[in-house]
Amino acid sequence: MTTNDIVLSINSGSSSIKFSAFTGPSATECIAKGQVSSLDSKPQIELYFFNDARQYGPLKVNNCVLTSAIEQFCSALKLSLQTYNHSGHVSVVSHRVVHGGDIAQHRVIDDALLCELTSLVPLDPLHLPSNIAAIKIALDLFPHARHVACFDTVFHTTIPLTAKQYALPKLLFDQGIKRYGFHGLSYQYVCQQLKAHYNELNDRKLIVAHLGSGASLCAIKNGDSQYCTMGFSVLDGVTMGTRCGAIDPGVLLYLLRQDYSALDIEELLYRQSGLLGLSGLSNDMRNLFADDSAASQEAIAHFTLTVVREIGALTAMLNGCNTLVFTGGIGEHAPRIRARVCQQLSYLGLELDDQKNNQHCHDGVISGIHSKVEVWVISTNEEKVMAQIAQQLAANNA
Ligand SMILES: Nc1ncnc2c1ncn2[C@@H]1O[C@H](COP(=O)(O)OP(=O)(O)O)[C@@H](O)[C@H]1O
Ligand SMILES: CC(=O)OP(=O)(O)O
Ligand SMILES: [Mg+2]
Repeated sequence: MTTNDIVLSINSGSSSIKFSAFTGPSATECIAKGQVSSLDSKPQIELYFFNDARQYGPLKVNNCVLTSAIEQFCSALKLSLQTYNHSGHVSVVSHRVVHGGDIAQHRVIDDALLCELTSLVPLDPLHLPSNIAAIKIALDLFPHARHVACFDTVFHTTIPLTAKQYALPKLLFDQGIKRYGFHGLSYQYVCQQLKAHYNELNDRKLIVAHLGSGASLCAIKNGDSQYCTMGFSVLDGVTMGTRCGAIDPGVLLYLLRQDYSALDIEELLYRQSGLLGLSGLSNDMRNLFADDSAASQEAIAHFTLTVVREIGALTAMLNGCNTLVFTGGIGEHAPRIRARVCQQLSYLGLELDDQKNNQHCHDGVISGIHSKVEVWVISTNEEKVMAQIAQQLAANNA
């Protein structure tokens, strides 16, 4: 890979598609960024190239949203490279794949891996179909590039066995029914940022709250995941945009007896629950803030309660917490949620600096100087971690 070659990262999440293009010897120089948000309603596309002004507007959907988004980003990237006489071309494409099952390493994509991913779709019917579709679209667009799969689950391979197991017969564990954990690329990025600040993470009892459309929290010791609130699937843990979070499995058995089919339950738990289900209005926290109805306010309260509950559980597992990080769309942009969560954590000696919390616009500490827990906001950058991983893997497999 020459320094002009480009690594393109594609992150298709549940409510957004994010792109970034990087150059440089370690693929750390970002030359373009794009995001398509509100995928389920009116998709909006935002693009930034080099020093150009931001381009923003409705996504022009020709066939499918995903194809249109990838094509529009790539053709705008090409145009921008020409405008700036940049001679680079996309030589590596890095894909976020949310569920990797037992795959323990990020991998170069070949036909065998694509088959394996297809067999994993029942483990994550929300993300994997679009993750796989994005890979196929990019393979067509960049047939000569190396394509790499970066898994959310790989970061969590360090979770100890006791925390990985469910209290089910062991045979089921052997069949893959276990805690995998997700948002690992985001947790890896946060750890990298903290490491740059603290030099090492040895004495950190770290809890990271990735609060986006999908939301999870992770307990981390010495840079290693100890527990993630998402488990076998992306449904577990806290209340999410459209997902239920932790729920008594008895509810599912009851619904099955009420003639709900497996597909009805899948639709209910992945797409109709969470903030959307509780509010009856929206899965987007911004819309709930703007709505005074009791149902919307109750949805916000439920979200906050479950985050507080999980921080308590993770603190107990780590035997304390001295560093708490908020990240993800809500974690980064909703000071009101951070304040409401932190209010409930005074038992930890945590004190928020209200001014810093409200004014925050860059990565930094938002706790007061006497706080026993250092509270950070870090804007996650899964695409950057993906580019680094892919560039390294592509170089090793050249
Ligand atoms: N300014 C804001 N205030 C409150 N919530 C926000 C704000 N900006 C974004 N969000 C929330 O963040 C969510 C998207 O988070 P993000 O991490 O980008 O999602 P994804 O899971 O698709 O990666 C939105 O659905 C919205 O609820
Ligand atoms: C794991 C997961 O839920 O991812 P996202 O938040 O991007 O949907
Ligand atoms: Mg995301």
